[in-house]
Amino acid sequence: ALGAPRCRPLPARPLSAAAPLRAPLRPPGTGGGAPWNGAAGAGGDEEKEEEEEEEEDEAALEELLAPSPLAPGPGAQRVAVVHPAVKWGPQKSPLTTAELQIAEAVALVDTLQNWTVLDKIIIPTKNPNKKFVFGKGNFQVLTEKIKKLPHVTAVFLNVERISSLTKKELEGAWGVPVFDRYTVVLHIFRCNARTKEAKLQVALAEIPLLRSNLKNEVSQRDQQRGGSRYIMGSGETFLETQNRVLKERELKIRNALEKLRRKRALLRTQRRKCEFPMVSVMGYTNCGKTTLIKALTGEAGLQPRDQLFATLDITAHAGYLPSHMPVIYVDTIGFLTDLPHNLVESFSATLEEVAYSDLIVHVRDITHPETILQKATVLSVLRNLNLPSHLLDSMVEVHNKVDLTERYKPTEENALAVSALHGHGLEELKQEIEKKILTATGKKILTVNINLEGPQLSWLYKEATVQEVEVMPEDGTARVKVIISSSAFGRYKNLFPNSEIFMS
Ligand SMILES: Nc1nc2c(ncn2[C@@H]2O[C@H](COP(=O)(O)OP(=O)(O)OP(=O)(O)O)[C@@H](O)[C@H]2O)c(=O)[nH]1
Ligand SMILES: [Mg+2]
Repeated sequence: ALGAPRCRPLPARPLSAAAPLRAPLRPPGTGGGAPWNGAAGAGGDEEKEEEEEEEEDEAALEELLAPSPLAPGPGAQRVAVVHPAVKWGPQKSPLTTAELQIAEAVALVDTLQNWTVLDKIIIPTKNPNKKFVFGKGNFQVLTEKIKKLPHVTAVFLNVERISSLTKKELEGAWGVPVFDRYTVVLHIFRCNARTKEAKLQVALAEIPLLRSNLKNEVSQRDQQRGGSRYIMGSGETFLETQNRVLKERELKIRNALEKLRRKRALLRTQRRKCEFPMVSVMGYTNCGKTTLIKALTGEAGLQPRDQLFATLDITAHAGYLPSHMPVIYVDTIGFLTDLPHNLVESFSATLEEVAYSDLIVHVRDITHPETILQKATVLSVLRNLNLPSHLLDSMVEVHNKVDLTERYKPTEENALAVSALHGHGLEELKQEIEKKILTATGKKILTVNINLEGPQLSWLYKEATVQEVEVMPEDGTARVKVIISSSAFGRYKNLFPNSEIFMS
């Protein structure tokens, strides 16, 4: 018989505390049985108060989440993708080629509904980050090319950020809006943000853009009006007023995010009490994180998509390891090379959850031509998250999509080859996860012989996670399989020195 785990599972919410947790939580092998449907409500007045408070928050949020003035319209965009390629010198990226970089830029555009790529143009430059991205001659060639494109509606210049001044000049020369990587990625985030938290983070990431637009607008006004810069009677310049409005907005967003974060911290504490080990699944965008979690948990509701940044919210999903130990898999936002800093900053809050996990699984798409650069990107972001070092040391590396290559064998030690889509290699992966989880949490799996008349069984139910109870009717004893912490194990041995113990 399978002993029911002692703790109730997570409340039916993802870590972002908004969308539903879609896990069909049921121990494997129990057949029908009632689904574990989350913690019972606390009930009564508290709930009412909470509801009222939530309504108030809702109203404040609505204002912050009004449609953004920065969002490109919902209509079709016909985009010229321009990649300034550094041919030599210290700015040249050692790990990638211009072709692969422009391919990623094209993939970003393709992710957006109604956006199509008209042409991709690689133009040499010495340093794409200087004020005028291109040399004079190249710029002319480029302008002619763009102007010849039929019905082009926008240019995507594949650099991290362009200054608003450069943007204005380029737009003047080309007659269409010019987007940088920041704008395009932000727009993908905007389109994919489902929960309040993700939407707020997008709004926060928009602030620097609004600020630089503002500077531009002000310099334009000054030129037009020849200097009368004060708003009547206030003693405040237009720039000062607008800056203040922006600052207030930023503060409101940060406060709202903080509130959501506190809620999440509460969920985390509840989860800690239940001692469900937590596994964070991380990796480059589109490497198959969501697909892997779907395969590990059997959760049908998860939606992997062939899209960059399909997952923006961190969500939790319950699964079981080979010894029936329940674990929580955490799906996270994917990484991207040169992901603009501000964007990382606004989304890194969701990643703070990772610091509380017991294990990180790093998923890699080993069929991607840039899989090595992608790994470097992921590791460097992880290093910057200030995670506890044991998490980085114990990381499990998964080589995904092996179904697409023939007889794949990882060259890295400790890497596991899987196909999340076809379910290959998942048992080995679960075993590895279990091994590492036991080490990380200091838990052991043991079988103990107990006398059914004694207090051991109820003690174990209270202090450990009982996995299986096999009753021996002939002598009134039972073999009990438990997952137990080292400290609880020590106490058990002191309390019941004569109990027979088998290590698994
Ligand atoms: N052939 C193959 N395709 C896979 C495998 N795993 C995932 N994919 C595909 O890769 C694409 C991306 O999968 P997701 O699971 O959405 O990837 P993700 O890492 O969650 O992506 P983001 O949330 O956008 O960062 C989907 O089209 C999947 O079907 C695999 O093992 N083999
Ligand atoms: Mg995903």
